[in-house]
Amino acid sequence: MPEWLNALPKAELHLHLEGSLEPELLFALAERNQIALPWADVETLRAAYAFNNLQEFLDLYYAGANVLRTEQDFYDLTWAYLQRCKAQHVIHVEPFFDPQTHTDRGIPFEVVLRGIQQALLDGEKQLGISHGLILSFLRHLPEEEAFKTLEQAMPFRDAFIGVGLDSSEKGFPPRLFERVFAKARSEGLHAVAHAGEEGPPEYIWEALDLLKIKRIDHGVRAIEDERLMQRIIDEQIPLTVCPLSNIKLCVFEHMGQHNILEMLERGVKVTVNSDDPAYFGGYVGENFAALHEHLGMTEAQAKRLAQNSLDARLT
Ligand SMILES: Nc1ncnc2[nH]cnc12
Ligand SMILES: [Zn+2]
Repeated sequence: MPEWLNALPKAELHLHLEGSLEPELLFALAERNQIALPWADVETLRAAYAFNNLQEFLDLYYAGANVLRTEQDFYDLTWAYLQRCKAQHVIHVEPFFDPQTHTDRGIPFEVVLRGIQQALLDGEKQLGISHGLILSFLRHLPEEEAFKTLEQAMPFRDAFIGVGLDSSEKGFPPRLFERVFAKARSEGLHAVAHAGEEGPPEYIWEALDLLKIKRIDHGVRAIEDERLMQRIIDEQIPLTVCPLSNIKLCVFEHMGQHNILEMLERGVKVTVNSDDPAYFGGYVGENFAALHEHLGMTEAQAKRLAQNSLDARLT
């Protein structure tokens, strides 16, 4: 990666902590927790990171998360991610965590939250990285489950800044979560949601109008709807775009086809993020580097993208 790219101060606004679980740490945690794994070694696991769509990835991502059991595991996961941030001049992070992935396996909400929170606080003190944690609901589960998760979370209200919506997109439109988002907003929480990754522009409209989100996670399919494009430009609604993720999950065939720079030049407030870096081949820096290499991103464009990420912070 060119040093000028690495040195740009940036924020990461779309990162699933569970998606930063590198195979080496996954194997180490499996051993520590005495969990038998279906993969023989790190290389075999890495070789399984070939996906045709979002669902194929999610199946492996949820299987991998099974090694996370104790507060220390969640601390180690988060701390490893923050070290990567430090090395790439990421100065602010707003990561997602998926409580239901863990509480459904019998891990108490508090165990998950405490481990993550302590690492984020240490990251602030020791690495100078500021943060705002986002609790994300799994959209393949019913809204009732999201309500239960929000209820479990409220005793820890000060530990997070907002709610998100992730997991399988097609067939699970934002409108299914209108009431739980209204409840979260009434508690003073910010709202963001994955929309327009695999799903149609209609899902982005719903996320904006029904969930009243502040930022669109992915949103690359907005380009199919001119009226929607005008709205996100006029209102300067940020998009947290994840280029390497979009290639790994076949949203675009190759990086040369990615629309992030076209959106940037049209005035959309796009940002660069890594989504699930352990699975998609790189952190924020590698995502910037891929845009430079395959799309000819200039230094001026990189600076605007980095500035967008700082401007689009929720905190
Ligand atoms: N890219 C993605 N889309 C939806 N849900 C996710 N969970 C983790 N990564 C995701
Ligand atoms: Zn995501």
